[in-house]
Amino acid sequence: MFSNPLPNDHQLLINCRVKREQFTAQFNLNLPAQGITAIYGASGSGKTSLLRCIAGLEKHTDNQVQFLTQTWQHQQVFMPTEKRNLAYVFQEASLFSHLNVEQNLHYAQKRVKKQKKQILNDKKIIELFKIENLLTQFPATLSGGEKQRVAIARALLSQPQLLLMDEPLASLDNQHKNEILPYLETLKREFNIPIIYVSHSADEVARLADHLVVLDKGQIISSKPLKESLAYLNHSLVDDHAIYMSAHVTEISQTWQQIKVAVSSSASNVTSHLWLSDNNYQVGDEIRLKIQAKDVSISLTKATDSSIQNILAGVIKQITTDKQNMKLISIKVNQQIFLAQVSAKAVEQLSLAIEKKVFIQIKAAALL
Ligand SMILES: Nc1ncnc2c1ncn2[C@@H]1O[C@H](COP(=O)(O)OP(=O)(O)OP(=O)(O)O)[C@@H](O)[C@H]1O
Repeated sequence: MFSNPLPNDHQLLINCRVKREQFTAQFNLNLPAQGITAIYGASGSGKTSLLRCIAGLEKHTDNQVQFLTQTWQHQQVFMPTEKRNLAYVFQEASLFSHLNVEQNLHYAQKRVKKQKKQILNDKKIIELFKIENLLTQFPATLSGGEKQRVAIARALLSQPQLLLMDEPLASLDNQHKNEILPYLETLKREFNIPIIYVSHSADEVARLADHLVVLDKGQIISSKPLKESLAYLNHSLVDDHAIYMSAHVTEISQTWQQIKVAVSSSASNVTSHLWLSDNNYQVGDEIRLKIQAKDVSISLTKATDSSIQNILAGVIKQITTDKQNMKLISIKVNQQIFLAQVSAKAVEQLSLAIEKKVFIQIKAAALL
């Protein structure tokens, strides 16, 4: 049974078991039915299986799924996928190759029953995804990014009450990824539609998500608001060692076109401050930051003649070796962990060791 059997207006309740020959998963989740919920985990951890549960493609008899006040699956009740009023966007934009963009979009609109309330404005969708100029083109003539924009617009035109996205950027190169990301942000901002977003990209998750579900080998490791669980992204699934953190803008320097941000750490009242180059923010804005280990260096004294502005005092908590034989040093600064990548030679020359007091110099921080 659900831990909370009462229907709630803001929930997607999932109690689902998946059993395959080589894989078993148990998902017990109570997710917000608003904003973007990211499902994050390594390949094979069960992300797609979880989406399949929500979509009604896993039919284990004990499974239960409830969206807002509607029971989609429980005991004798089984609402088929097409009745669940959800749209699915896959890694590869699955457009009909024999139809042009307009006909592809029209196909989604036709499928919406006449009596169904039109929640999302068709014209606005086409406008926001900038596809007016693509309407007469056939999928084969579109770039990967354009195809995916059309696929997302088509999903929205079916007037879903829930959008499932399975690695929608994974098949795109970095340039096209960066082209699509702002559209996903627009989607989040302009349409009040809950999105379940599968990804194994820490950058994408840190940039887009409001809530984060972390999976490992078919088990839920964590399900919390992103702000409280950003540290899960630090154990990056690729070799891009970085720390993700949330912060808010406390000061703006018009002269230097910089912002001063306070790094939040729920475990401490003491905050660390960083100066960053950007002038598109206002005091009080919440931001998310990524600091790559290769952009952090270590010194034993505080440099006063350095061009680097962000120098913080901390204590070494861990030293490990990465795949390139570089040393990864975890440094605690006011409860916030920073990561520095330095050579083994530097570790020896500076006698770096656990509990040693050091200064970190942050050369660059990316605003996500
Ligand atoms: N149709 C299937 N038949 C048998 N096993 C399957 C099937 N589909 C998936 N699996 C297995 O179930 C496990 C979970 O797969 P799933 O696709 O949910 O993982 P994932 O986290 O989405 O992975 P990826 O990031 O690689 O897409 C994997 O071990 C996979 O090999």
